[in-house]
Amino acid sequence: MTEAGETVVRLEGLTKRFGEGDTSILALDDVSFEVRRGEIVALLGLSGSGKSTLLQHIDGLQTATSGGGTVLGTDLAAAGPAELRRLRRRIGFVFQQFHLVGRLTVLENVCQGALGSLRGPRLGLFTYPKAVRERALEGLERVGLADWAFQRADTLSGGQQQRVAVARALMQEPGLLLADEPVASLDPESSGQVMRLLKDIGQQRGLTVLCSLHQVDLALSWADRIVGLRAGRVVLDVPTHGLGRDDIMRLYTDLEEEVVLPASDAVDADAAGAKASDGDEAPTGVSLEEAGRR
Ligand SMILES: Nc1ncnc2c1ncn2[C@@H]1O[C@H](COP(=O)(O)OP(=O)(O)OP(=O)(O)O)[C@@H](O)[C@H]1O
Repeated sequence: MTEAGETVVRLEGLTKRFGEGDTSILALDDVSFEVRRGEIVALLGLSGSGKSTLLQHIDGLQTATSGGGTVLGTDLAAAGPAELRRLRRRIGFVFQQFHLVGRLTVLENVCQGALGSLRGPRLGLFTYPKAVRERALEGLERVGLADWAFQRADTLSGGQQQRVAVARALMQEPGLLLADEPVASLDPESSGQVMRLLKDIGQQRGLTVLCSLHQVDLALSWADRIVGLRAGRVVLDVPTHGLGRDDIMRLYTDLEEEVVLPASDAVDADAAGAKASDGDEAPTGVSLEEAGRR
């Protein structure tokens, strides 16, 4: 059982180089940061800055070139394939393209989220234990789609399919929820619904959520904290409280220097999610301008 304030992700000098020699790509360059239980973190950066690669490492899907860290207490560098599989069962992952099985019912898609904890394959909804089906239905109620349980998944809109994918991820009872551009292909209204859902569920369950996004305004209104990547390096790590759009836009334009505030001090994990949305107080610690000049 995790304790409030406990470190869920601790990355230390995580470096990933794809390929070798002149044509190799440094996708992650000495990435170090921590995420504590209950934090809602948005990962921002230009296309190709390393967001997906970083999420894949945290999920134990990629092997680092050097450095590493711990996720839910598992040492990424030391863990063997079986331990990494066990880790992945404790991490929910929501993708841009939903990855539902279109010809199956919505409910069966959600039940599939429990496959990691069941022995053997399942063919058909009624081959899942009743307790699993009931939990899946509760999950669908939670995301507002219980009425759609017996529809084919491919008859739902994109926003609805992503909410099903969230319900499926929750079937794992994850200790950490990762999302890679979960609203990139959705209209603004559906995007807002999905992000609100991720945040509400995170707050209700004290779940840690780390989500890559391209929408700066959404990240500002949604996250407790923003981690910004540029060419594989963390160049921004700030609580969102009091930040403006222009502060973040520097990540995409002129921000070369590292701007790292001690997020562990700035975000009280016990109060994660209790961020005031109406205050205009500047973030504690070093201002972006000061830090950028260092
Ligand atoms: N399997 C791979 N083999 C080779 N290069 C890769 C591989 N995966 C990612 N890269 C490279 O690593 C860099 C980081 O890619 P990544 O997909 O992590 O960026 P991103 O920030 O998620 O981009 P986007 O916002 O477009 O999804 C890019 O230069 C990409 O081309």
